[in-house]
Amino acid sequence: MEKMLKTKNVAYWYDKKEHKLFDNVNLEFKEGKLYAIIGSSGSGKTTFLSLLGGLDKPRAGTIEFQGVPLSKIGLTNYRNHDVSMVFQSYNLFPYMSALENILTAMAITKAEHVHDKDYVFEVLEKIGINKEMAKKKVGRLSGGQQQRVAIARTMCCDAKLVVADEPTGNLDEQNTFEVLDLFKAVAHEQNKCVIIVTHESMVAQRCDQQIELKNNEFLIK
Ligand SMILES: Nc1ncnc2c1ncn2[C@@H]1O[C@H](COP(=O)(O)OP(=O)(O)OP(=O)(O)O)[C@@H](O)[C@H]1O
Repeated sequence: MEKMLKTKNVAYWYDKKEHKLFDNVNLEFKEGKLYAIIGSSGSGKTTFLSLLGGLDKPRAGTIEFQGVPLSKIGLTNYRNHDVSMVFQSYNLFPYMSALENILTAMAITKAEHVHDKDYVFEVLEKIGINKEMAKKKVGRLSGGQQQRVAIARTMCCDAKLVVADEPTGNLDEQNTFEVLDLFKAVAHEQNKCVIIVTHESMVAQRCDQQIELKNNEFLIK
């Protein structure tokens, strides 16, 4: 398995340097693997994920994607091409259909299959969204269906890294397991690196590796 993402001596704090959320973080994330980041509320999981996703920069240290520092890739470039994000609140355009949401993301990120509607229908069909549903405004789909569309969006885009913040936080147990299976498929079948933040132990236990943020340190479990 190839290294995808590496943090080197990463530290972060919001207001005061004395109030570090984490310090000296040295972690490696590989392709083809599904990771869970766990930890108590307020420990800094979302903040750490936002650094991995290129939404913010570490206060100290560096993050490398495929051996290249994010500062060299450029955060906008990184966000547009290398990383794909999934959120608890789905972050889809509610007045667009699933198909339009995905085609738009593919156009922005210049995905290989850009404009290929049949390809998108095929991916959606595989994850339980038929053609008829794919043409409806996503705001009219259920939470579980919307999260499937958000995952299909990452499947149709070419980014090799997927980061997801509490992606099952709004779902019931059955949908949680189904969505988790989809993330597994993204990691194992598409050979992507998938990193999920979760506070649900039943989600974390089903990932390939758990990493706990505790007392400002990351522990590999
Ligand atoms: N923009 C901000 N400015 C200042 N402090 C912030 C900001 N965002 C988050 N924090 C603080 O940083 C700490 C970590 O927040 P973060 O959201 O990363 O934790 P978390 O582990 O994801 O929590 P939860 O599980 O409750 O979502 C919290 O104490 C939070 O109040």
